[in-house]
Amino acid sequence: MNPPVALTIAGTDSGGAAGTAADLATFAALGVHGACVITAVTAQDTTDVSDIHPIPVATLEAQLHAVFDDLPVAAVKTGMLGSAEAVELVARLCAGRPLVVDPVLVATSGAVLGGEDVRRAYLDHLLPVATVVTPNLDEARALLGHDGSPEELAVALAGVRGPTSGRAVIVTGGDPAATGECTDWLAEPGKPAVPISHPAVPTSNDHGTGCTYSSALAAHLARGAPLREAAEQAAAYVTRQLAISQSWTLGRGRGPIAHTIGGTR
Ligand SMILES: Nc1ncnc2c1ncn2[C@@H]1O[C@H](COP(=O)(O)OP(=O)(O)OP(=O)(O)O)[C@@H](O)[C@H]1O
Ligand SMILES: Cc1ncc(CO)c(N)n1
Repeated sequence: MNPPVALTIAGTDSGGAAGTAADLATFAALGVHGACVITAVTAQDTTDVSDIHPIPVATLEAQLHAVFDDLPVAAVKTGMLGSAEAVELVARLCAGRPLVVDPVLVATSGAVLGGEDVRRAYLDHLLPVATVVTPNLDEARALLGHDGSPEELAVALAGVRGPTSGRAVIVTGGDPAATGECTDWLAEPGKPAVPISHPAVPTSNDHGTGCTYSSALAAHLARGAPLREAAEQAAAYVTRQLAISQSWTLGRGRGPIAHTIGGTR
């Protein structure tokens, strides 16, 4: 039987922690065939992003047509898009598909991966056609332009007006140090927001958690899971992978989340 197909539209990470490295490994681990459209090549390690080479928009469009014209894509996940033009193109070509939007604006290291024009393009073009948007706390604040609790931010973002309705939002993260738990807030239009809590893994090897989470979410949606179940499974997957890489000492900075299955400690 054919596997479900998921597509990642994202940038590369030369250190192999985030971006397409995380996405394709996660798809494979969860039994989903991964197609891969590259938006940018980054020179990146566990400490910093030192260079970004954006892929021309025409090449981005050619990659998207190649995939959509040939493969039965069951879910799409977007990561780093890098420019307002790329965000607009992706919105136009992915509208109407099951679409997980990870609004990547800042890397774990603090490097800016999308400026003000990218933020604006997310709000105007991509969020309105998303099935679910997965900002971390900082991205949710940046998109809305105001602060609030994770629950309030999730509800507010789910209510941002657009040409289509039905967009859900998951604000990821929380404050693991304070509670020993991580809580993601899921807000679906017309429903009260729900917390999805899971044990916090005490680790600084968290480079790539956001990419891994949104890919796991897309993989479970591609496999047919309802959104809430997919969100619970994605959080459980990230927790498991962080527990594997917890004891690693790879790189000088925030080390990679594990992409190995079962883990070679
Ligand atoms: N230390 C941790 N232990 C367990 N789960 C974690 C931990 N840190 C983050 N998570 C979980 O990982 C998932 C991704 O959330 P997170 O907020 O880290 O994304 P992000 O900030 O976008 O990641 P990135 O730093 O890669 O950009 C969420 O389900 C979150 O609860
Ligand atoms: C390529 C890429 N995408 C996303 C992130 C966000 O963590 C990153 N650091 N690098």
